[in-house]
Amino acid sequence: MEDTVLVVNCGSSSLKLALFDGAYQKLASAQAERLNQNDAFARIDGIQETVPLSPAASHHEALETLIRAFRDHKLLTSLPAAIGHRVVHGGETFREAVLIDNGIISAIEDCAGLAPLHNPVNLSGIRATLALFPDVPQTAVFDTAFHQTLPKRAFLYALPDSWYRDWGVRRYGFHGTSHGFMAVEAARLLGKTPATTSIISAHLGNGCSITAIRDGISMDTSMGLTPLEGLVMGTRSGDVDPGLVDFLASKGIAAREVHRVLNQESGLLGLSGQTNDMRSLCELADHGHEPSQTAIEVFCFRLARYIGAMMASLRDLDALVFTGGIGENSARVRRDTLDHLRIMGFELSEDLNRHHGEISDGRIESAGSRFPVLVIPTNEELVIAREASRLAGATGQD
Ligand SMILES: Nc1ncnc2c1ncn2[C@@H]1O[C@H](COP(=O)(O)OP(=O)(O)O)[C@@H](O)[C@H]1O
Ligand SMILES: CC(=O)OP(=O)(O)O
Ligand SMILES: [Mg+2]
Repeated sequence: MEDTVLVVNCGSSSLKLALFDGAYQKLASAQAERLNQNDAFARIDGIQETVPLSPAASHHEALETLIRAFRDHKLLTSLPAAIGHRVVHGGETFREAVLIDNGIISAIEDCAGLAPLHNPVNLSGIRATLALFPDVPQTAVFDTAFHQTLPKRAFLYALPDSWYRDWGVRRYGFHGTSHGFMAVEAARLLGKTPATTSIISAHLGNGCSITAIRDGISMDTSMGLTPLEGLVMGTRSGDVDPGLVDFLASKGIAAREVHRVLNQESGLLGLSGQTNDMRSLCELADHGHEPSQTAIEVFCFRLARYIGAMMASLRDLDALVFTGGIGENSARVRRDTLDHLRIMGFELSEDLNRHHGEISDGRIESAGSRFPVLVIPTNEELVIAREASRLAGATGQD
């Protein structure tokens, strides 16, 4: 097992690991969830029993435990040739992936104030693998990098200019690894090249964002200074009136608490009062649970508005692309969203929308639709693996 690449994706309360061979075939993957909570657990895909973690296990502990479990199950039998980390916020410092050294670690620390939920856990993943594999080259791949091409009109807020100049208050955008992958994959599916392909890419997972990509370049995106702005998400509100903070202060709720609720108790979870999981919400709605139905409606309507807004950044549109757990799997969300956009000429084939995996190459629009509509599985881990191995010069295959 030579030239393997290990990919580490530390989320705010989760950790995902993937191991690829030199031809970028996935050899193994694993997840730890509910980290730093009393019911933390981990599992390796394809293996029945869970991997035991101590209660309130940290990212560091989960990573060590999963690497040990990979070794015990003979999934990792030699040192990886390269390690790639997802890092959420690279500020204006990082326009592309970089090999990690001490200087890079302090630059990522400098960006942590902009992403307090994400960068510190990304760094703990980096520190854990540096301790476990001190001689293996490690690469940081930034969610923000793909969006560093945003024009000023898209990245500036209408705020005092000094807030941008002194503190970096601007829109950065996230999920860039996934949106960039969509630009390449959509072009391939359409028989074009990325540099001449313009798409709207809707990444709908636990976090959700949408990006206008003109001729392969990110021109506008829904997330902002932090991954809270824009679409309705699993537990995040997306756009709200900033006047909310002062209004709630008058009710005795501190800004920090508002921030916590907007990030952790809002979105689909807040609206439904039940769950942040779209699949469960659809089942609840099917059984007549009205708040769940409402949550789906607000989610789809906000998404439709943003698809319309993204048109302003494009000269033409080669395809609208759905990806992420919801985008790839929920025919209902795709249908309900595009029902709002008939005026723009989007029209789905009911059959293709429901059965695209079996009967089409990912195209789900009807014959009369003005624009192609695609469903493309995202693969952030694969992109990170390729970048890590390219920068490490490990496989020489990219
Ligand atoms: N068949 C399905 N129908 C509706 N939603 C689904 C389906 N499968 C997965 N999802 C939803 O996808 C979301 C998770 O997306 P995913 O991209 O896996 O998340 P993450 O951002 O954590 O990687 C959850 O809301 C989940 O319910
Ligand atoms: C940036 C972001 O929202 O990431 P995730 O979807 O992993 O929460
Ligand atoms: Mg995801």
